Amino acid sequence: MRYLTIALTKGRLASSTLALFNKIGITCEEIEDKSSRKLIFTNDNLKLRFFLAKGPDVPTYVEYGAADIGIVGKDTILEEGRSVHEVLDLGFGKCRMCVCGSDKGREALNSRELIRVATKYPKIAKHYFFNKKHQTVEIIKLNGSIELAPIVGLSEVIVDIVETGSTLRENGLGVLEEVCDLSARMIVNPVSMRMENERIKEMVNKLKQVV
Ligand SMILES: Nc1ncnc2c1ncn2[C@@H]1O[C@H](COP(=O)(O)OP(=O)(O)OP(=O)(O)O)[C@@H](O)[C@H]1O
Ligand SMILES: O=P(O)(O)OC[C@H]1O[C@H](OP(=O)(O)OP(=O)(O)O)[C@H](O)[C@@H]1O
Repeated sequence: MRYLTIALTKGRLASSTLALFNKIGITCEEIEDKSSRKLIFTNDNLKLRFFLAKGPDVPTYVEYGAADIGIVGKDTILEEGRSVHEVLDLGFGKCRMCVCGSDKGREALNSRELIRVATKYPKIAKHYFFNKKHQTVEIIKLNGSIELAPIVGLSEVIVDIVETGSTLRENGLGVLEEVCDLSARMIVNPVSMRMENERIKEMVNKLKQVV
């Protein structure tokens, strides 16, 4: 039996992902050792390999088959647009993709003038404004602290993740429109899905019982 490789997202989703795998008896203790610089971990009994990667890289590993399975946020799946099968909503990492801004931002958004939209998610923002709303906007790509953009006048509104809403509140901003709901998902390489169907299906069925 060959090893199945699972790509996990570093950061916010990592601990919930490991907790979920633990619930179905898939453990990888070494990966939880934060002081280690090791990148890949194995569970020889279950013939599994795990590695942690930056979110946007997870669908890349899975599309190319370097990982059979990936755990990643829906936002990243939509933004990366890779050829992978999304097989399960894992029910954690819940948040929303929203258009946010101040009252002035709301006016600008509704005025239908050409507004600037700052975001870490240009593809999702383009799809929402151009394809769904048929509104032409200028998209400005940023890499973090997106809420700064309308405060310092870089853009009228932002498209960003909202979880508790406290980042918006503490910066005098609010949700103007909802783009979509998000959560962590399991993705599978299409070839692995066929070649390792039994093992992957068994894992999905076990996970379904605990999510
Ligand atoms: N409040 C939140 N902010 C951002 N992402 C969240 C939040 N809640 C859940 N998520 C989910 O967690 C995933 C990973 O978030 P994380 O913050 O670890 O990465 P990131 O901020 O995109 O990366 P980095 O910190 O390396 O820039 C997101 O893609 C999203 O699906
Ligand atoms: O609604 P909340 O609970 O406040 O969470 C949402 C905030 O968290 C994320 O930022 P993150 O901490 O990942 O920092 P970043 O903007 O630098 O990526 C996201 O981009 C929002 O800014």
